[in-house]
Amino acid sequence: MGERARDLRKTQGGGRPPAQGHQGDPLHPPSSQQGAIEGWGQPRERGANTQRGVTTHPRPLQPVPLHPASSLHQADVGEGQRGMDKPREAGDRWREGPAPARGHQGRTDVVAVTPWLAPIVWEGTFDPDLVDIIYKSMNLTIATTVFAVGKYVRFLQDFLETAEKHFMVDFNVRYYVFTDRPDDVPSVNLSQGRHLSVIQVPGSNRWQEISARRMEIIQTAIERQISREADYIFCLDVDSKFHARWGAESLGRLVAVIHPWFYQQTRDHFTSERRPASTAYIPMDEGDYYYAGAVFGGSVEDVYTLTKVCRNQLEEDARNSIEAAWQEESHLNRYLLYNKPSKLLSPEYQWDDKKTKTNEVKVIRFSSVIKNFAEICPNE
Ligand SMILES: CC(=O)N[C@H]1[C@@H](OP(=O)(O)OP(=O)(O)OC[C@H]2O[C@@H](n3ccc(=O)[nH]c3=O)[C@H](O)[C@@H]2O)O[C@H](CO)[C@H](O)[C@@H]1O
Ligand SMILES: [Mn+2]
Repeated sequence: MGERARDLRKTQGGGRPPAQGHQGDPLHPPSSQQGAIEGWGQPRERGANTQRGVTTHPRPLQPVPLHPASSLHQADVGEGQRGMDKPREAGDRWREGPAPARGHQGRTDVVAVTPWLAPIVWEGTFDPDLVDIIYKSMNLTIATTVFAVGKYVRFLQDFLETAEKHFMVDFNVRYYVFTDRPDDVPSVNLSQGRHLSVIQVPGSNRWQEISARRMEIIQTAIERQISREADYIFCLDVDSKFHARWGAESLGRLVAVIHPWFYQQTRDHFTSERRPASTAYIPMDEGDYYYAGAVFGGSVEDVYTLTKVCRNQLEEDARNSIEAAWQEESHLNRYLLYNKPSKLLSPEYQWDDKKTKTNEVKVIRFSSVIKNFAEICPNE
């Protein structure tokens, strides 16, 4: 089991910023990567455009006039154009732009945007109150899938109890718990607007198989149920706890989290699949960030395509008797290289309790707990 532990990943690198100059073209992925959604229904009101390979946000954000200064600016433009002899105060204010909301300062010690201009969410880069005002008016439902197969049911209680305290508080949340032991799912008090479904899945005596089948099972659940019940989805590891706010700042079309052991590393240290025989193959000189397999999400539609493509590639590898270095995490990284995430979450959203907190991590929101593999693994 030691080989499986993330200790392999603990080599600290030189801290170079994330890889740039990436070769892949997100707008023209290889055809094998394209995944139009066949037979996608319109069960919820969504103006989705499902042209081949093109997806849009299920419910586009409505502009909300939040900053009182925005109306002032419009008036100022008119004033400035009409009378040059008027006091310049209004025009000057227009030139300076709006004051940051509620004294929001941003961050200068971390990179908060990718080379393709997707935000990277760190504490201090967003105003939680403002984010809540925007998203709460949209009456969204967030799906959360979590697998608790075999002895992993023991993690459910803490996962669910801490999620009730910190995950998408005041939003509609639907948990989908996939387990082979439905009778062992703990009953946890859920707040109003939150709901839990238990979906039975087969057990397995190989953890690799449990891990690899997650993509297929999520894909099927989206088709059967989740597409009608939610707007956004997060797929999370169960051996984890929430510790602080995980809110609507995390929502986006396609969302991934930067792995806590790799955010300071150069791409040659990434544990991507390096054998060309695997469909998860990423050459040594490619890769933007190394994403954790324990968290991915986005609009239900985009995550559907992700799970479908990864599932097909996992199955193709299985037919060719090759298992990627980190199973579905390797396939996720390959997918996200060619289908750039629209938002990245910093390692605040997937810390590891084995890792000492670093200065730039101001708040740990969600972390993997330390596990005793001998106790919980089916085959080790
Ligand atoms: C932080 C991180 O990036 N974690 C990744 C790493 O996880 P870990 O080493 O954290 O793997 P893990 O043991 O947590 O397994 C992943 C998940 O599969 C489920 N499970 C697993 C075994 C089992 O017997 N029963 C069961 O339900 C459970 O939801 C668990 O959280 O490597 C895995 C296999 O490649 C996945 O890529 C994980 O996402
Ligand atoms: Mn895990």
